[in-house]
Amino acid sequence: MARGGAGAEEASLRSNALSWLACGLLALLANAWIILSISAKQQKHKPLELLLCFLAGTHILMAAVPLTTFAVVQLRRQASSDYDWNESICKVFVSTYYTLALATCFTVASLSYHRMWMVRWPVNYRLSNAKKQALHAVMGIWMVSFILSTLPSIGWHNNGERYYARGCQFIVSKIGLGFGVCFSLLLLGGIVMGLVCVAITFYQTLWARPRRARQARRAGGGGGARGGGPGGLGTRPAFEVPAIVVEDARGKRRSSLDGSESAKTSLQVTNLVSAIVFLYDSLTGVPILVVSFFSLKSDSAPPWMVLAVLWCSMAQTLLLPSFIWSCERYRADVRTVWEQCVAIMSEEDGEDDGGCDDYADGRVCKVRFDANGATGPGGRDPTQVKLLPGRHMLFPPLERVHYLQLKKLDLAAAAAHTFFVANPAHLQMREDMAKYRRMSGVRPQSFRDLETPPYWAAFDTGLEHLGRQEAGLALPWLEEALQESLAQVESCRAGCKGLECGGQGSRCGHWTRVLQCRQRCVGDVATRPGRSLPVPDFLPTQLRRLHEAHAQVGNLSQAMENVLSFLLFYPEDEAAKTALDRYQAQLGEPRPGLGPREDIQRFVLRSLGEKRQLYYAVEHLGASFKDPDPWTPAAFIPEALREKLREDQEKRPWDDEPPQPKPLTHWKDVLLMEGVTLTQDARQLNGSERAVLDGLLTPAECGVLLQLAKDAAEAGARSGYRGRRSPHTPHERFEGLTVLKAAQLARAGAVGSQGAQLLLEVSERVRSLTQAYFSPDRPLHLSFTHLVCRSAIEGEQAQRMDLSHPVHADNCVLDPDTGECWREPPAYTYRDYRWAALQGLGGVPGWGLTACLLSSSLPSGLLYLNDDFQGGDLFFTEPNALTVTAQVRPRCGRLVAFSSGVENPHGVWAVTRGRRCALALWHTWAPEHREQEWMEAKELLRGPEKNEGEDVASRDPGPEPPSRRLPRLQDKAGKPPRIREEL
Ligand SMILES: O=C(O)CCC(=O)C(=O)O
Ligand SMILES: [Fe+2]
Repeated sequence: MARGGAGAEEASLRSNALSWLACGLLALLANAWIILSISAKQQKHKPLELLLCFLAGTHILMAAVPLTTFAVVQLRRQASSDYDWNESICKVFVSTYYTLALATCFTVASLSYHRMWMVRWPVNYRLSNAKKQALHAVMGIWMVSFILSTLPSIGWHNNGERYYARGCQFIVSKIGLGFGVCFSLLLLGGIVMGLVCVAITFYQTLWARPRRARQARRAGGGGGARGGGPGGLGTRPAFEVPAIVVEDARGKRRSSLDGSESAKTSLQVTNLVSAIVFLYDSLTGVPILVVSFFSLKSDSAPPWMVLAVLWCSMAQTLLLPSFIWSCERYRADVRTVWEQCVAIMSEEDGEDDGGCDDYADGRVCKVRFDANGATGPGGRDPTQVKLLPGRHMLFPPLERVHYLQLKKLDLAAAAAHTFFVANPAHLQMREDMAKYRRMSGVRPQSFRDLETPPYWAAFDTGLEHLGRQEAGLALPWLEEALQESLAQVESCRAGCKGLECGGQGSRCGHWTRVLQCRQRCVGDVATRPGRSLPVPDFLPTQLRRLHEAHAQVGNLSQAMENVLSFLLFYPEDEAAKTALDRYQAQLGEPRPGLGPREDIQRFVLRSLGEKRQLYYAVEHLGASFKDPDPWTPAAFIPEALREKLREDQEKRPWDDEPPQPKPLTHWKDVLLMEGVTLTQDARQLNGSERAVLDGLLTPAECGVLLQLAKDAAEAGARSGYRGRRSPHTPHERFEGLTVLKAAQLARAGAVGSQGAQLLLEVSERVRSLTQAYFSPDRPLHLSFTHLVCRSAIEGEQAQRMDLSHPVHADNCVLDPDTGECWREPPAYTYRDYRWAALQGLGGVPGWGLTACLLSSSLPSGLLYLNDDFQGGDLFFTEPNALTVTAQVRPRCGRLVAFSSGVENPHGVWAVTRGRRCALALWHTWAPEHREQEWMEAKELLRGPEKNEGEDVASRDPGPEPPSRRLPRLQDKAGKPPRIREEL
């Protein structure tokens, strides 16, 4: 704009300056707000959010530097006729303006490119570390834009008269033909690329994907014969891809991406990106391109061009925030944004999110796929959701990520532990916790359960001390646990008052409901967070423990007080009576005033009063009452109800095992009975506490279990639970099935109930055998049962170097460097190290068994179902995790049982072809920790609603308690029900 040229337009240019300043300030604030909103709303910036933030940042710079410079210069020129552009100000203006104009254009293009990529090739997108690529793209964009835009300023180009020689003539034709052409071509390229990508994205979202989904439905629907499929296909995630976590060899998380995107989110984001592209094209890209073209053509730059270009840029910076704001996903309120600001101020940088290939020193990097896979309303198995309450399923992992980002490792570990306790089958969490353990800054105490109410924590700590024979230390904890449990019961009972008077409307009906509610309180308090069944006999158990602890420290009168309290629940308990007699004899004189605890006396009396009323209502008023307590005296129960109640109580899962374990069969008897052969003992396996036993399953039984795994995987595929890549290796697919899940699927008709029942039965078979072999005088309980199939992914096996399952110990965290194995989380049965000792407590006959053997490890069992695959042998190593000491080839019915400590590190060679299925079983000595899911599954399978046509259940009853004989499934050919194949 030559000074003095085109007077009127020049004046209008100046009169616009004030508006530019005002708009510039507004744009600056709006864009800054948007960046904060995005950061506050998104736990973690994904590539798209990163690009949006960069775009807003570019706009801030545009408003703050070139536009403001231009407006200020114009205003100063207005104020003083002596003032004019000078060379350096003009150069700064031109280079920043063009750098930012090009950066905006490229960022918009890359935004649309990323969206297209994500929609068109979602899995590839997740695997490609798109965030890193977005960062690289932004860096490249800035570099190219900056270099191109500063070249004219350093004199690379001289088109006769320099653009800053008279005023500051920044329209491309005045800068130079070469620059003008380059700039216009780049702009054009950016515009075209943006439009093409948006077109492909829309095509994919609105046309191609729905069509593919329709085809898939048609192909898989098959007339709905299998039924039970999840409804609401419309809510299925738009992309079902597994969540992917990338870690380096030391377990440091390098990046993680959530897998799926719901259809709603997907459409929202696509709309936003295309709106941004169109906004940019119509307001900036195309107008500037047109102006540049005409200015080049006519080799002139009248002030209207300047006006047009500057206003276009200003409008763009102003409108982008409003577009982003209109997208619910990124709209945050003032409070959230403020909190984000505070977090940014107070915290250091977030987690390092670079990719693995930053490692020049050859450290390996591992890509892991979340075993839970896709999230989203339609993507999760409904039975799973039912099983795991929302808070367990969702919050701890999210919190964990949040804490990780804030570098609050202690809390992150606690959140992970909380989640793991509630979801012990979650393999990713199991692994994550192993990583946490190795991180500096995470202490063993960090692994605490954030959801455990204090009385559970006190109870657990008390038991832990008891287990270490520290009765004195245990006492305050156990006492606190009991008092707190009683207080919880009280507060629960108080809540029953407010029950609504509905239903029958009569006062009596209402009172019955209040009483029923009060009676349920003990059960509620006795239910651990995340569990659905209460710990049976919670209060009597606590009294027993207290009594044991007092007895150990020689506190006879208090021991007696607690025995007497226990006897209020079970007046006929022989062991308690014996203990009482003994204490009385030891104390000599009968002590006046020595009786049961007052709190327990009050509790029992009140409870009995309520029971009496409730049973009266049941008998005479037709009310219903399911007595939660096994200790209710028979005299309280109307005769007519006794038989039924007895049956009901027999049905209770915890009554499936006899309360006083009978002397257990020696393993040799078990072998004879079951037709099982000991194929290799510890000596033959070059180690200690290892054994290979054959003949646990008939081929027919293996077939049923394999079918179960297959059906479950298929059923899961329909409801979002399908074979994911293994948590241990990206070259295998992994399907895991717990007993409860199998039972739920069987109930839903998705798998045969025969398979689910057999799974229960077989796990029990393994338990009794393992107990007989490793623990003949100490009852062993199942703590976790998992049917796991690993399938080689075709085309990914060549030159494969990794293992199917890395070397590990089941019940402690192996440190190959020192050969030590830490008995700490996240080993599945870690609790047993705390509880192992409890079996030997008390010294009261019948109340405890043998001396505590803290040093011994619980046995694990692996029961194999097939051998028609390549690779996949189990191997044992030295504690160094390197020297292989024994190797076992899986086959149908083969059980490998071994103690789970440092003496038995083991792993699985890569499965390079086919599918390998096995039942993995972990055990516990603590009845409190026996697998509740197992009992729930048994209940479920026993439930009244049997599927039609499933008469197998009646032929093949559910698993029996360990002492009873188990029926074996026959081969079709009617062969004897056992196999005795040699190795
Ligand atoms: O499947 C196998 O052979 C071993 C599995 C195993 O060691 C485990 O799950 O802990
Ligand atoms: Fe294992």
